[in-house]
Amino acid sequence: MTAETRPQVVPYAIGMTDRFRGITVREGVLLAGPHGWGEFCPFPEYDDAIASRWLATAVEACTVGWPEPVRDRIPVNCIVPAVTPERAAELVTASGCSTAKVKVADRPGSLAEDLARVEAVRSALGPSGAVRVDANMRWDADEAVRALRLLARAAGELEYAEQPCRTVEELAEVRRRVDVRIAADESIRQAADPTRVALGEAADVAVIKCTPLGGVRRALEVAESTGLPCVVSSALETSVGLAAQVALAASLPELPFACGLGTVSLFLEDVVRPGFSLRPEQGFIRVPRTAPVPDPARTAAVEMVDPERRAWWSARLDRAVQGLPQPSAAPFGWRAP
Ligand SMILES: O=C(O)CCC(=O)C1=CC=C[C@@H](O)[C@@H]1C(=O)O
Ligand SMILES: [Mg+2]
Repeated sequence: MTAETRPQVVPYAIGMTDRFRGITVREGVLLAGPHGWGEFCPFPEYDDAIASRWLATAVEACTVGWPEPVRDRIPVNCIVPAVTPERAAELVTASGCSTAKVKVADRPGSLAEDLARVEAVRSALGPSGAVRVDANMRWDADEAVRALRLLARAAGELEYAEQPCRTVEELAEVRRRVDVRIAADESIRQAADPTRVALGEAADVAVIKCTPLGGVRRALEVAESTGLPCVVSSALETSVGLAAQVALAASLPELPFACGLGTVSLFLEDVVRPGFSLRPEQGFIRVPRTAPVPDPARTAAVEMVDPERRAWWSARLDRAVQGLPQPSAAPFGWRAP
């Protein structure tokens, strides 16, 4: 296959080690442009306007790349999905990380399981590690206050609680009532204008994800606007898409906490050769000197085969292109075979 005929758009479907965010297979599309490769992987339930912002991040990667890094490695947390205590301990021990982020409130009535998972994570990490939890907006303020007091006791101490409730007002109430730092995630990335969220009373930490915000440069603006210490966190990309998040973490002026970028470990396969994979090693991801490029042997192994899913992603990509500020400037074209 010559460079001219090589596919520049590769839809993929990759199995995951553990169910995360309700999914066991991650789908997305790798896209090539004049500067390199990007990744378009909005979750299936997201609408076209949101998908266009995810596409803008891929277009930035494909066309201009990212700002210069100011550090060469990024500390990361181990991610612990809503799994059994035994599996949680296994994930923490295998990761080599000294910070763990534990998913909680995965379903109504799960607090007893959440407490057991957090206790197992603390035992596996040892007393000097940091434990943070992420409830993905599932509690109301009273539930959050009760759960966080219990979770803090189970963990010994919580580094912070990510998005315990849906609204900024609820975050502020919980922050007043518990002695645990609050981190805002969905409150930032799902806001109509993420640079104008009044987080002053509501959060101590800002979770910033460039993939849903429309690129590294946009995410740097959002980070600055929060006036808070920032944690860069993944949107569950392969190493190609995660490289944008790593570039963001590498270019932030300050990085006081471990970042949530350890998610390639949740993938059964990656699209780049092992030496180029952005899997963390001993709690760090090295900042690559050049953006990762998909390896044809690996993309062949994970390329989406289901014709219906291919057609679905093709149509979705077409619609997302229409939502770009300059649709005609999209650096690729895709027709589903
Ligand atoms: O932050 C991490 O360690 C892992 C990333 C992570 O938790 C998420 C990735 C993708 C989708 C989100 O629902 C979720 C999050 O809420 O932060
Ligand atoms: Mg979160």
